[in-house]
Amino acid sequence: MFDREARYPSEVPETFGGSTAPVTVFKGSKRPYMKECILIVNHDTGEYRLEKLNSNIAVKKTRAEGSSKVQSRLEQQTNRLSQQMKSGNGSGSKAPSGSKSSPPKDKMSPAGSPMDDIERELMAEAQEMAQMSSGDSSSGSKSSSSSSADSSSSSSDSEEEAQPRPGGPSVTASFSGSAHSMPVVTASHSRSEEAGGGGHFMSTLKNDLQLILQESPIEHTKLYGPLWKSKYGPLVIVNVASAELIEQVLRQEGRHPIRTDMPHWRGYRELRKQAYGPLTEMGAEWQRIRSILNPRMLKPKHVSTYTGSLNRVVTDFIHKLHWLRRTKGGGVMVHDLAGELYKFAFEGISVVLFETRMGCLSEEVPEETQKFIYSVGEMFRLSPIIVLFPKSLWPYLPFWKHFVAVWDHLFKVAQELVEQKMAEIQEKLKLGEAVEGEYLTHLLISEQMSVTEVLGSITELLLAGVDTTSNTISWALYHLAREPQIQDRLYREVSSVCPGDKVPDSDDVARMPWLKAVVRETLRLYPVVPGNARFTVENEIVVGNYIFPKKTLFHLCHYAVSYEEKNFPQPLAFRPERWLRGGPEKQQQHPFGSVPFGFGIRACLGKRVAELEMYLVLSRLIKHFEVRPDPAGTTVTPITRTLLVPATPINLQFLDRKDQQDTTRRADTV
Ligand code: HEM
Repeated sequence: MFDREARYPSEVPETFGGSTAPVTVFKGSKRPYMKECILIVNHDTGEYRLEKLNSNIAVKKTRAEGSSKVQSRLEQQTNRLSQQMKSGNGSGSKAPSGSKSSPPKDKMSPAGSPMDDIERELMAEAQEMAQMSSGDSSSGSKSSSSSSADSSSSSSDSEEEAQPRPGGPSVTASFSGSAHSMPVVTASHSRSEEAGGGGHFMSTLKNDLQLILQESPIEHTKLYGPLWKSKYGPLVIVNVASAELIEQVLRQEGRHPIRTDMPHWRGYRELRKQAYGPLTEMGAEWQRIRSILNPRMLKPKHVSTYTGSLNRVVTDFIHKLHWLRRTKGGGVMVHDLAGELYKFAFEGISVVLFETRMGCLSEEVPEETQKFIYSVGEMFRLSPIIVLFPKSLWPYLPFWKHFVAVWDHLFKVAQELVEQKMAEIQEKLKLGEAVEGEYLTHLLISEQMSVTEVLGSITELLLAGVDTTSNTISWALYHLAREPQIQDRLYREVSSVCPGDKVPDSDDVARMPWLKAVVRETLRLYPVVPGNARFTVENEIVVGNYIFPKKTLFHLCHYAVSYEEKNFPQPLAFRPERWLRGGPEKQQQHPFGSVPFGFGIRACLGKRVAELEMYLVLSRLIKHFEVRPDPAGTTVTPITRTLLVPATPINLQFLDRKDQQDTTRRADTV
C-alpha cells in the first residue's frame, strides 16, 4: 500500500462518497502529472479509493449527486443510444452530452449517403442485440457490480502477492483498500531475466505477452472478478471480462470509437508519409474513409457479387488439396492446414480487392507472395513488443528496422497492385471501353479518395483479411473432423440445399443454418481477435458503477467471456446448436457473450466478405470430402500471437466422398 498522505496530488480534495445530497467531487488534478493518482468513487456503496497510475490520464472536476446519479447517467447513455438506433441513424442528430467532439463536418454522413445506410445496418444489428438483452442488461449491470464486489471481497484486505507461475513471468497482484476496489495486476519480467541476453529477454517477453493476452484474462477473471486494472509496458489498461460490462463499455463508445491509438502502426505511416487506413485512422477522418469503404464491403447486394470469383478460388483450393494429398500426404493427409488456408484466404481477399489472382494456390507460390506472407507474420509478431517501449526509443530498438522493412514490403506489394489496376483502367479509357470492376476499381474511379489514401486502406484491408478467415476455417475443420455427427449434419444440409453437383452460391448458403451455427460456434471457441479494445476520448464513462475519465484504455476480454458458463453451458464443448435461431440456449445467451466481429460503427469492415468466404469454402469442402482427424491423435490448442492461432500445425485427413466423384469435374467449370 502506498502512503496515502504523501501521494495525494494537492488538488485532490476529500470526497463524500455515498452522500445523497449534491456534492462536488474532484477526481484528480486538472493538470497532467507524470505520476498521478486516480480517485475511483463508487456512489452505490459509498466506497472510494485512490489508485496510483504510471501514465498520464487527464482528469476533471465533475458534479455528482449521490448514488442515483451514476445509475441515471448510465440509463441516459443507454437511452440516447437506443433513440439513435430507433431513429435509424447511429450518428444521431445530437452530439452526446458532455462531448466536446466537433459536430459532423461536410464530408460526414450527409442524409441519404451510403454511410447512413451502412451505419443504419450496423446500428440495426446493435439494436437487435439490444432487444435480445432488453430487461436483461439492467439486471446484468447489477449482477456485474455484485460479481465485481464478490470477487474483490474474496481477496484479503491487505496487499497480497500471487505466486509466480513456474517458468512464466512474475505476476504481481496488488489488492488494496476496500472490498469494492478494482484489483491492480502488473505483469513484469525480472531484471535477471532481462540481463540474460537479447534472445532470452525476447523469449521471456513473448511468454509474458502470451500470458497477458490469452491465458491471463481467464485466470485473472477467476481471481479478481470481471474488472481489474493492469499495466502493460507504458500502458495502463482497464480489463473488462463479463458480457454485461463489455456491453456497458461498447454502448458508451461515442461517435468516433477508437480501439487503441496504435502508435507503432501510425508511427510507420508518419515515417513514410503513408495514409492511415480504417484500422489506424481516428475521429472524423476515420468516419469519412469508412463511409467510402463500407458499401462494397458490407452491403449484401454488393458482397454477393464476389461469389463467382470466390468460388473459383475454392475450386483451386480443392485441386490444391488433391495435389497435397497425392504428393505429400500418402493420398489422404493434408499437413499444416492453417498454412494452406492462409494461402487460400490471401488469394480470396485479393480477388475481392484487386480482381487479380496472386498465384497462392499454385504448386509453387510466387516469391513476392511468400515474402508478403512472411512480412505480415513478422509485423504481427513484433507489434506487441514495440508498443511496450516509448516512441522515442523505437529507432534504437534492434528490431525497429526490421519492423519498418516488413511494413515497406506490405505497402510495396499493395502499391504494385494499385498501380497495375490504374494502368488497366487508363488503358480501357484510352480505348473508349467501359470501366467496370470490383473493389479497387470502384475506389479508384469514384475518386472519393486520393491514390495514397486508397493505398493506405487497401493495405490494411489485405492485412486484416487473411489470418482472420484462414484461422477460423482451420478451427472449424479441426472440430468437424473430431465430431463426425456434427459434420454429418452439415453434409446433409449442404447436400439437401445443393443436390448433385450444384456448387453453393450466396443464396444457397443463406439457407444453411447449421453451416452458420458451425462458424458461429467456432468463433466463440476461437475468437480470432481474442481481445478487443476501446480508448475513450469523447466522454468519461461509467462501467460497473465506476466512473472512468476520458482517455481510459479498456481491454475487452472476449476470449475469457466466450467461455462464461452462465452464457454458454458446457463452455468447452463444440456445440453449434446453441446458435440455432429460436433454440432455447440462444434465448438465454447474453448478446455480448460472443461478439467476434466487434460491435457498432467500428465493427469489422470485412465481416460480410469473411462470412461469405468461410461459408463457400466450408460447404464445398464438406460436400466434397469427409474430413477426419490426424491418426496421430494430436490435440491442437490456441495461442495468441496478436491474433488467436493454432499453437501447432493442424493436420487432417481428407477422404473423397463416394457420391462426389463428379464434383471436381463440375467445379472446373465454375
Ligand atoms: C473471421 C474473420 C474475421 C473476424 C473474426 C474479424 C474480427 C474483427 C474484429 C473483432 C474487429 C474489431 C471490431 C471492433 O473494434 O469493434 C475487426 C476490425 C476490422 N476488420 Fe475484421 N475480422 C475478420 C475478417 C476480416 C476481413 C476478411 C477483412 C477485410 C476484408 C477485415 C477487415 C477489418 C478492418 C479493416 C477492421 C477495422 C475496422 C475499423 O476500425 O473501422 N476483417 N475485425
